[in-house]
Amino acid sequence: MNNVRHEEAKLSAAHLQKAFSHAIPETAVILGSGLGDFTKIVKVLESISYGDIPHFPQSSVAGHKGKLTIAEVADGKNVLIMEGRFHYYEGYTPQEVTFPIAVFKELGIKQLIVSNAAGGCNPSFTAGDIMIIDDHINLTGNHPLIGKNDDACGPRFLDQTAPYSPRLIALAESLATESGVAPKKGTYVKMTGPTYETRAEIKMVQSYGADSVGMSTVYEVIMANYFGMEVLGISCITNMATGLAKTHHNHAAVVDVANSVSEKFSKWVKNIVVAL
Ligand SMILES: O=P(O)(O)O[C@H]1O[C@H](CO)[C@@H](O)[C@H]1O
Ligand code: HPA
Repeated sequence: MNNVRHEEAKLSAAHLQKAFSHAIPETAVILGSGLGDFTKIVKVLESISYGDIPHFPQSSVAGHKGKLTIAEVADGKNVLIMEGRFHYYEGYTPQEVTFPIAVFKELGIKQLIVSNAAGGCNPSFTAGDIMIIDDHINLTGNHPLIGKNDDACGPRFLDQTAPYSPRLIALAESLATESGVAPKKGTYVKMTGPTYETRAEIKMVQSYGADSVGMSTVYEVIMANYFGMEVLGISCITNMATGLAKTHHNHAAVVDVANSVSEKFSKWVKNIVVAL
């Protein structure tokens, strides 16, 4: 089996190009759990439900709305927003999780901003912090590029020296203060979920150098790298990770904290998109 569902991605992209009345922007944003309020500070122009896009998976997680939206961030500057993502633990294969990225490639997306809710493993972090992802660890034992490689899509052996664009990181940092954020920077580790981690697992990933931990993002980033997109990654630290947290975890609390940082996160992301 091919690692990229290229023909289906082309069909989905062709459908979207016809269904949207606005031109598809060159920048896309994926909103993580509880970060959906980004659409409140931009001018939403039009949306299409995932259910109406051929071959698209469906969101099943609370805090993930399940639609693709074009919105205006400034005069003449639009952005494509994925309101909700797909996770490996939902039962999707890594190829299904990253199918939207293959569609983005067909739509001509050049820059991808990915966001997530994550646990903080770095003891200097606190819940409510925002972290620029500058590297990642894929601890899932699976990979979206497994399968027969189509050299026309991307290389068989993809370099991962800088999965997150140094240019976009510098841009995000330069706009932080005026946007009201003081971002940390660090390494995100992707576990499969759906369980939150044990204390021992967090000790292990800390020893690997993880600063934040979650159940998403990395497959999307690998696929975007494969297609040559520039990637910016942002974690909202919604809780300290297991063993560092004083309380037990639950998804409603994750979404609540993400909602509470959503305003400053959104302002920052908007400023970044405008500056691109
Ligand atoms: O990574 P996002 O989609 O933001 O969601 C995070 O929040 C959920 C757990 O509360 C998991 O899905 C985890 O990955
Ligand atoms: N672990 C994994 N995923 C998460 C967490 C966490 O502590 N918080 C939000 N998403």
